[in-house]
Amino acid sequence: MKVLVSEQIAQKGIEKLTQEGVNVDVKPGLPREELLSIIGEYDGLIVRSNTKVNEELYQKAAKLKVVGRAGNGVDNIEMEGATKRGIIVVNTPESNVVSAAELTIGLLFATCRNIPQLHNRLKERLWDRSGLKGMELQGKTVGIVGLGRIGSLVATRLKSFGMTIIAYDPYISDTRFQKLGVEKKETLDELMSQCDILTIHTPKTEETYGMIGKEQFKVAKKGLTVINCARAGLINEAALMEALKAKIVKRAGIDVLEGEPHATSPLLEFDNVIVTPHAGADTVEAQDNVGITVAQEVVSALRGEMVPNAVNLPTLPVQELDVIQAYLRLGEIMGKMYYQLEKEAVEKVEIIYQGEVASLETPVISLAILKGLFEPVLKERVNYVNAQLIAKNRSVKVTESKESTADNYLTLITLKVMSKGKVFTISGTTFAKGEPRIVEINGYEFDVNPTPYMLIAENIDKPGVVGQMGTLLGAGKVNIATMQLGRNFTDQQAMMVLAVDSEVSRETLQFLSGIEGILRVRFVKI
Ligand SMILES: NC(=O)c1ccc[n+]([C@@H]2O[C@H](COP(=O)([O-])OP(=O)(O)OC[C@H]3O[C@@H](n4cnc5c(N)ncnc54)[C@H](O)[C@@H]3O)[C@@H](O)[C@H]2O)c1
Ligand SMILES: O=C(O)CC[C@@H](O)C(=O)O
Repeated sequence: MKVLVSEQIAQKGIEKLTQEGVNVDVKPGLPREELLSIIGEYDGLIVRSNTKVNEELYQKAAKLKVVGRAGNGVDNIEMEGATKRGIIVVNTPESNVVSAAELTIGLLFATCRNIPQLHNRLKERLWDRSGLKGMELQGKTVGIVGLGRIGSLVATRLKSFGMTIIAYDPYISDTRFQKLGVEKKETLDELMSQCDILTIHTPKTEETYGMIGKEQFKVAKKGLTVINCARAGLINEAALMEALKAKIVKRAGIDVLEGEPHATSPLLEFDNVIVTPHAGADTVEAQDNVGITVAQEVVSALRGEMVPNAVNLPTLPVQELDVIQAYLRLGEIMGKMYYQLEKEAVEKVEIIYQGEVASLETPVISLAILKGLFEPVLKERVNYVNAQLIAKNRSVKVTESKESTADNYLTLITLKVMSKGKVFTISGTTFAKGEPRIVEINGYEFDVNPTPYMLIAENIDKPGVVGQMGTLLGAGKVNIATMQLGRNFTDQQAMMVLAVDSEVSRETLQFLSGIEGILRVRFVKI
């Protein structure tokens, strides 16, 4: 596993990668051309907010399997290009939120009390407070746009200063507003017209980019204080400068600049604008958290394990991870068996979740099933990220259904694969400690603990067939570990599932197929 770290992350993160056996190259500040010329060697890339991970880079990154964003916002990473190539994008959304919220409040204090300006005067040996009278926070109204992780941390902290907190976030429930003691505003204009201090905490998306512009400043209270510790461009910089000149905005605290990193923004010309170089997450604590978390996630992704913070995958609650891992393994095994047993192109996949499993995040288990299904036949990389897209591109219809109980089992997954009018079914459950069990294939019932090498044979249910299988496998030097038999008394047929200790040669398979009474025999590798 070879990973390139293209921006500075905490040493603890690098150590974690090395301990996990990763070959790490740390090259912060690498010129773009050099990055593009070497990225082809790497399985993983770890970035912060400066490296643009885009089509240009993907085209040169033939081996890339994971992009780790050491931080929260992923607006520097083109998601579509990653997803279509099966590249997992992971981030560390929780690791630096406290630091970002604290810098927001720091900027708020610094702007409202002119701390940097007063400091600079004294450093110039001037005892002079003139023209720099501050504003108390108590009794003022702060307007928060985006009441997510950071927005709500800012809200709860500012309440202790005796401020009224109002917020605009149409995607947050009324209950959450009530819980936080924040007054909900139905429109942005309503919020703009009521707040003394505006702070924005939305992600940068097509919808939010430029959401605070000329029109919003028109309805703002005169003398507004503006804080942006989220992303450049959420507040249109040109409109902000106009509003500063028109004294609609009295002061601003800005951590993020359009076109960053650079130190040439026209905003730097304003004495009443305090700027920091995207330092929201720059604390020892946040960087240690971020570094260790991203390292762990990148390693997990490279090992093909499920990663809780994968951005281009369904979200997976960390609390469910242990339980769901067992189902992911089961689902992948079930999927993998189809093309090794049947040779028909898949037209439709039906997945039925019954019992306990139905209450979990099943979409991710469905991805594991699809991953397993396509892996044996596709040369291209199949993983959790692109499995659904591959199904879509191959016109495979996927449906999922849930039932709260399962006959005879506490928890059961059934996969039905439809092809040319035929239906293949396989069902599985998990036992104590999450052990996977295959309990049904095409109507034959078993209790099979899936092993790396298995022989699955259908035969006429008559004496002698099983014995001959054993003899021929012995002759082929294949040791049988366990054997299970599923019987269909109506058709006088049976299915044998043998766990074997090694691969079975084509020759031995041909001998087995020739046994009288054997209808079909397949070697399955898990
Ligand atoms: N300055 C820094 O160093 C730093 C550090 C960490 C995070 N960030 C940035 O802070 C921002 C917030 O991060 P977070 O972890 O709180 O994100 P989050 O996803 O937890 O919260 C974002 C909130 O914005 C809301 N939202 C989305 N679109 C909206 C719209 N059109 N109008 C109003 N609300 C909208 C969402 O509903 C959500 O509640 C992100 O832009 C992130 O990149 C900056
Ligand atoms: O310090 C960084 O890398 C950026 C931090 C922050 O903007 C984030 O999105 O996590």
